Amino acid sequence: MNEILLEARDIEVRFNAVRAVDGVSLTVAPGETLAIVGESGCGKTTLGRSLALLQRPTSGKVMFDGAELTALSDRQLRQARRQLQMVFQDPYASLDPRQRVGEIVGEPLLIAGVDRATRQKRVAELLDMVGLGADMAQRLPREFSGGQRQRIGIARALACEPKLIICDEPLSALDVSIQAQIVNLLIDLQRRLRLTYVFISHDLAVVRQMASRVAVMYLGRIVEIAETEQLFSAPRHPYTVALLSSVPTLGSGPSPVAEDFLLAGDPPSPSRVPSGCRFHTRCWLSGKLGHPERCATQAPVSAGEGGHLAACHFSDEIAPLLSTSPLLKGAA
Ligand SMILES: Nc1ncnc2c1ncn2[C@@H]1O[C@H](COP(=O)(O)OP(=O)(O)OP(=O)(O)O)[C@@H](O)[C@H]1O
Repeated sequence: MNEILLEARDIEVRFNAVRAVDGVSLTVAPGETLAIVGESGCGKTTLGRSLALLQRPTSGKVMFDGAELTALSDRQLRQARRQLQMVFQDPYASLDPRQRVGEIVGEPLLIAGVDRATRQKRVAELLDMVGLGADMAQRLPREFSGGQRQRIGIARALACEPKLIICDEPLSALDVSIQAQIVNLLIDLQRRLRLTYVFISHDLAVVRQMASRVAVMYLGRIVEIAETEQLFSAPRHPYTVALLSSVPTLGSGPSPVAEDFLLAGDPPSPSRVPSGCRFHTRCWLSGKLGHPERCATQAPVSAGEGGHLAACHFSDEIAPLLSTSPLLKGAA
């Protein structure tokens, strides 16, 4: 069996009637990048925060590096979290405007009780590591561009030599040209420091470049999970097919749109999850098959082989349909 660094078992996060995360189980192996993708509101951020226990799950367990995080007190958690950091979407909002960069980056070390001289040395090292230079330590966040601020956030996350970083849409507030630099930095740091990432994103081109595996979320659940190339070349859930068909493919301009597979309308509210398969109200495949009753009445279980799992009663019907579609020729 593969080694496991992080494991979530049947995580649920409810906000009153809203089931933001509704029974998610997953594992993350050391050194890999697991991407989590899905439309806005499907629960990616809430799942990411609950994996780091910044949001306590309503039920379920999170295991990290041999410890059950969900069983720890807040104080024990602070200790455990040194090894499990988050990088957030918005570098503007996540940095204190009054703190100097050196203080921001060194704060986790201060909390860990590291003395001033060692801290200063380490901050210089960290700033260098993210391509900012040690002389930036005295400056304020407002003196930096968006990309540079994200580098500061990454340096802070690296301060206590974490094993795992949960990156929550770390690129979406940045210009496209800057995004590529941050992607390259993250890939480079992963190699040098043997980091493991959970990478939350809605940008499938970036996900394809960065991730070892991809989990696709819909209305609080993982509906498909697979190694990256498997997911892109042979998706087994109609929702994944719809997501792939709605974006430009990597490096080849706009993809030939397979209109048959496009998503209709917005996702239903997570406080009113449809019966049966929660995707059936928007499912192109169910439509093609004449809306089988099973889709509306029976919740599919996640099934498959070789680590490629999909929660669809009719996932075997997908490959033949896609073999004649321009979507997958474009994406391959
Ligand atoms: N603190 C909260 N209180 C109430 N509802 C919440 C809270 N946080 C999230 N939600 C709800 O939970 C659902 C999932 O939200 P979440 O932000 O996790 O989705 P997401 O996939 O990360 O979306 P986005 O891509 O827009 O960030 C949404 O319906 C959201 O409104």
